[in-house]
Amino acid sequence: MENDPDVDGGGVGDQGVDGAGDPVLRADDVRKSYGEVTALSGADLAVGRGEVFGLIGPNGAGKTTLVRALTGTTAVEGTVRVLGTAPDAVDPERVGLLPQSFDPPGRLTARELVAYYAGLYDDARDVEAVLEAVGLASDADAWYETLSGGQRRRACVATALVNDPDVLFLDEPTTGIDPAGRRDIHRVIREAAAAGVTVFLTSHAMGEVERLADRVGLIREGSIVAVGSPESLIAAHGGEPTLTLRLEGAAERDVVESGVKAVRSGTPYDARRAGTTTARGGGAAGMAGAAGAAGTTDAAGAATIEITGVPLEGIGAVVDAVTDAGVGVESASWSEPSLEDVYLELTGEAYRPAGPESGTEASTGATPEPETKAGGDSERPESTAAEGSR
Ligand SMILES: Nc1ncnc2c1ncn2[C@@H]1O[C@H](COP(=O)(O)OP(=O)(O)OP(=O)(O)O)[C@@H](O)[C@H]1O
Repeated sequence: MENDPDVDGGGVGDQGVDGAGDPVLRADDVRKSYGEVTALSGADLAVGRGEVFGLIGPNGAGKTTLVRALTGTTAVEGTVRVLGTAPDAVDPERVGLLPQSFDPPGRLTARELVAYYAGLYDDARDVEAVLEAVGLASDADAWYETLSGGQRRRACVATALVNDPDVLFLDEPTTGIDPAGRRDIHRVIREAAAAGVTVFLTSHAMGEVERLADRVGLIREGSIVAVGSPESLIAAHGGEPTLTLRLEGAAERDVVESGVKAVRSGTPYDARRAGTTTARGGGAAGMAGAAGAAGTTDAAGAATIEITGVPLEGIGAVVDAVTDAGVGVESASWSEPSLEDVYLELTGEAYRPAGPESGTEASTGATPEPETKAGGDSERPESTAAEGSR
């Protein structure tokens, strides 16, 4: 566990304790091996009532195994408590589960599927209301096998909601769903949490977790290595926001140096000079090394400087300092650290959703428009999900 004052060690904090003073979900030193493979190596966590807890981590880190441990669908060593009791002793009416892998019969309509699940409980929600909530009302009479991937996932989410659970486990709920569908599912999750439902979510979509989760746990090699609000994790592990200025005029070494000097002398930011320039921009390779801004020359030959640690409200002062020094600013781009940066820092792996979206959120620091990396809901297409690997 990360020993960071801003990042709690798996505790629930004030908001995480239910009326009885106990967390709704608790795992203490949970271990699970499949033969030689260690899936969980001492996982600890505690999640409170009405909390949305997002679990993230690389493929094979143990996310699904932890969901299985918490839902009593696999035997583990250690202590697991759900609503104060062992997972297999919890009243099923109080738990909703959307497994990562869920394959209902194709010749049931969406309505029949949800109604079937409703019939398993004494006090289920109204089927039409649940279909409406997940955005499936107009497709409710279509056979499951004719639904799109996103519609299918919505139907599956509906089956997990229909018993009006107190605890909702969603293992990759939005995989394969288009942006409109994702928004519907996000709304459903927020409404559930607002009504006091504890939501335990695993997702590869970092933007989704960042926006939805009250707290995030990062699991690596079977242990939770950091827990905290997205903001606290980003503050602790995400690095600093970066401002990139593309300077007007020829990419001469003195332009870059003037810009760097202006930033250093005219602003309070502790920028580091970390870049190099191409020969095309005036051969300023010797600039690297000192603390300050990173001066580079981009492929088009324009001078670009990069300043780290600039908050959004500090952009104007930096631009003013540079222009006051007689250096024109052609464009500015600003990026703030996101959960993806935390993921990179703590797992050593760059977060890269597979498929067409791959790499689209990578920041070169030289884009002409302001940007925030937390804006996208990148997701991993279903075809790459690891569930097929075992
Ligand atoms: N039933 C099983 N039999 C054998 N090994 C398993 C089984 N379930 C999981 N494992 C292994 O345990 C480890 C953790 O798997 P788990 O599915 O929990 O990871 P995950 O974080 O959910 O991965 P992904 O993001 O790919 O879904 C992996 O090495 C996996 O291969």
